[in-house]
Amino acid sequence: MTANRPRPLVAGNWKMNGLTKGVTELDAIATGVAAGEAGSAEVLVCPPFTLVSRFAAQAAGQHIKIGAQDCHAKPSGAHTGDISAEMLKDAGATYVIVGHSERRTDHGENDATVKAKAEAALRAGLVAIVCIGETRAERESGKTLDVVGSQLAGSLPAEANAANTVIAYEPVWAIGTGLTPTAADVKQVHDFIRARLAEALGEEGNGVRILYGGSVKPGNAAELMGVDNVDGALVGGASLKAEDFLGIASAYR
Ligand SMILES: O=C(CO)COP(=O)(O)O
Repeated sequence: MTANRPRPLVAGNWKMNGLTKGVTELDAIATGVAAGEAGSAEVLVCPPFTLVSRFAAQAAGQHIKIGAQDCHAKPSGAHTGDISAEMLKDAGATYVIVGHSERRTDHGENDATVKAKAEAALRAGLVAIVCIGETRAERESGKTLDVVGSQLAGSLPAEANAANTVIAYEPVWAIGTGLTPTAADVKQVHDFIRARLAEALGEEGNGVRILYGGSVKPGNAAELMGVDNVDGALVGGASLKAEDFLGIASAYR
């Protein structure tokens, strides 16, 4: 374990899942966190846009935070169907995920787009969770660190610091597949990201949280969260069920 580790963050990305009845699942998560099931970890739920405001109201006064899964780079304007970081802040969000591989693939987002969105998040007073990670082909051809390094350099907001920016390393091939890298592979990439953050941000880079994401489950969370420079998890499928999500967060109990 690294000395002076930042406070861990266990974040749930609900993706395009969740109806208003999801409030009961959120309550169950909040109850578990209040009972100490997440230990020292900060717990965040990122529902779809339609639930951000409702969840934020529901979570007020509880020990969980609410975030969103994307934002537009501009504060307002003629962008039909888009949501700005300022709107998310207004709805009660405190975090926003940017550059998830599903957005990079489904919506053609590149590093410049992601950086602009991360900077919009900071402008609005949100914490940006910037996602990076290699595809299976990139890993198999030995390009993992090159890809992760260039995505990080291209997506990191100019004003990044330990309080306003979180990095999520999500190997694309591990998302929703049940496959995970070995602990040694996770350590190699997280150590590399830490070194690059320290180069870019100096001492501040040591405090930026680096999450691992991709098939995190209650059964593998303790091992993955125990790796050096893994400061929490970004959880997809297993965050939809309070029991599983709390089972992951309990790695920090
Ligand atoms: O994409 C992810 C979180 O952003 C990970 O998804 P899964 O946990 O479902 O693999």
